[in-house]
Amino acid sequence: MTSPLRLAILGCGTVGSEVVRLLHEQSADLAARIGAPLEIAGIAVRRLGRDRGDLPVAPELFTTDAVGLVKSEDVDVVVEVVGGIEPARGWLVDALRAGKSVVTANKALLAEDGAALHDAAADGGADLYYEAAVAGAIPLLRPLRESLHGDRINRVTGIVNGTTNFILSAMDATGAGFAEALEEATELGYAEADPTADVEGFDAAAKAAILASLAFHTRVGAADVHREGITEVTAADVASAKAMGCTIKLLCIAARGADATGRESVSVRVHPAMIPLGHPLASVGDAYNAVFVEAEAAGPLMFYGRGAGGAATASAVLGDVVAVCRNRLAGVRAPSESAYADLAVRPMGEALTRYHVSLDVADKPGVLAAVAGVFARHDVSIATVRQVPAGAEPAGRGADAVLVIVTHTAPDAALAATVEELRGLDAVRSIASVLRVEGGE
Ligand SMILES: NC(=O)C1=CN([C@@H]2O[C@H](COP(=O)(O)OP(=O)(O)OC[C@H]3O[C@@H](n4cnc5c(N)ncnc54)[C@H](O)[C@@H]3O)[C@@H](O)[C@H]2O)C=CC1
Ligand SMILES: N[C@@H](CC=O)C(=O)O
Ligand code: NA
Repeated sequence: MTSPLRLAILGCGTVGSEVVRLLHEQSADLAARIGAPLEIAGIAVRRLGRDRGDLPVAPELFTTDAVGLVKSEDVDVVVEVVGGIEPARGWLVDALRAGKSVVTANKALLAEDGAALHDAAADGGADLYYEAAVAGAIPLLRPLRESLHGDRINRVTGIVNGTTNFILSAMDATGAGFAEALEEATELGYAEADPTADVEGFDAAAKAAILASLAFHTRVGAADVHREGITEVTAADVASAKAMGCTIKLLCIAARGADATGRESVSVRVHPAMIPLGHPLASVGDAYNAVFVEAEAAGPLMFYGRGAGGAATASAVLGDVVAVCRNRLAGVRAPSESAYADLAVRPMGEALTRYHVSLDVADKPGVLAAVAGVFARHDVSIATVRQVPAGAEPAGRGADAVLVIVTHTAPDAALAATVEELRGLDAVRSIASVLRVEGGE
C-alpha cells in the first residue's frame, strides 16, 4: 500500500475528539477506501494537562503549537475543528497556500471570510472541504457543490440549527415559554452555556450564507444575511400558529428573485416563521435539521438528519477527509469555488413574504374597515381574516376581540410598514403577535 497520509487535527473538543476516535476505530476501512493509511501527525489543543486518557492516541501527539503543526513538512491534510475566526483563519490560509488540503467544520469563519480561504485554496492548488459546517452529518454541501451543478437552484429553505429547533419543538409540544424551553435544552446538553449564537440566529445565518453561496454561485457572507433569532417568540405566538394549523420554525431561506429594478438577485434570511403542518419541514422535530432544495429540473429535494453532535459531525468531517485524501493520491483537486454568477443580495425590505398579524381590538363598528384600510394603503392584500371574541382563544388578553389576519405575499418593507401604522391606530389596543408565514400559498 502507498505510504501514509498525515493529518494535523486542530482542536479536540466535542467534534475533534470524535474525529480522533473514529479515525482509530475505522482505520482499516478508511485506508482501504482511500488506498493509503491515515496517520495522525499531531493534535493541537489549548491545554496539555487535560485528561484525555479515554482517547485512543499516544499522549505525545498532543501539542499546543498549532502553527508549528500546520507548517510541518510531513502534514498532508489539516482538519480544523476549533471554530471562531482567529487564529483559525491564519492557520487555514497558511495550510492552503502551502498546498495542504483543509477539512473544516467552521461555519463562522466560512461565512465571515470564506473568500480568504477559497482564494488561498486557489493559490495553493489545494482542496477546501467543509461538509460539517452546515447541517452537521447531513450530506448537503457536496450535493450542492457537485450533484446539482447541472441544474439551477431557485430556492433553499431549511432548519439548520438544532438547538433552536429543539426549543421551538418543545414550546409547540408543551406550551412552554421560550425561557423554560431553553432551560430544558441546556439541561439536555443541546444549548451551550452561552446560547447566543444559536438563539439569536447567528449560527443559522452563517449556514445560510454558505448555502446561498453554493446554491447561487455567488459569494454571500454573514453580513448579507437578514437575521432574527427566536428569543421574541412567545407561547402566545405558538398558540396562534396552532390555531392556524401551523407550527413555528427558525427558517433559513435563500431565494432567487428580481430586485426593485428587475435584475436577477438573491435574498438570504433567517427568521422564525409559521409553516403549515403539511409543509415538509413542519414535522422536523427535536434537534434535527432538514433542508428543502428546489431546483429547476430536479424539482423539490429534501435532506434530513442530525445537524449537530460530536459523532454525527465527525462523520461529515471524515467523509471530507476521505475525499481530499483520494484527490491527493490521484493528483487532482476538487473544482474551485464557483462564484461566477456574482448576483446582488437584495435587502430584506425587498424579500417577498407573508405576515400573520394578531391584533387586540375594540369590538365596534368600523374597526375592521379601519384595519383593512391600513393594509390597502401599503398595497398589502389580505388573504384571510378571523375574528375571535374576547374570552375565546387565544385567551386572557382582556381585549374586546382579537383579529387574526394573514396576508398574501408582499415586499417585507410594505408588511413591516403596515404593522407600524396599525400600532398607531386608535382601534388597535395592542399587537399580540406578528410572524412571517412561509409555504402553503
Ligand atoms: N458541536 C457540534 O455539534 C458542531 C460543531 N461544528 C463546528 O465544529 C467546530 C468545533 O466545534 P466543537 O467541537 O463543538 O467545539 P468545542 O468547543 O467542543 O471544541 C473546540 C476545541 O478547540 C480548542 N481550542 C480553542 N482554541 C484553541 C487553540 N488556539 N489551539 C488548539 N485548540 C484550541 C478548545 O479548547 C476546544 O477543546 C466549530 O467550528 C463548530 O462550529 C459544526 C457542526 C456541529
Ligand atoms: N449549535 C449548532 C451546532 C451545529 O452546527 C446547532 O444547534 O445546530
Ligand atoms: Na453537512
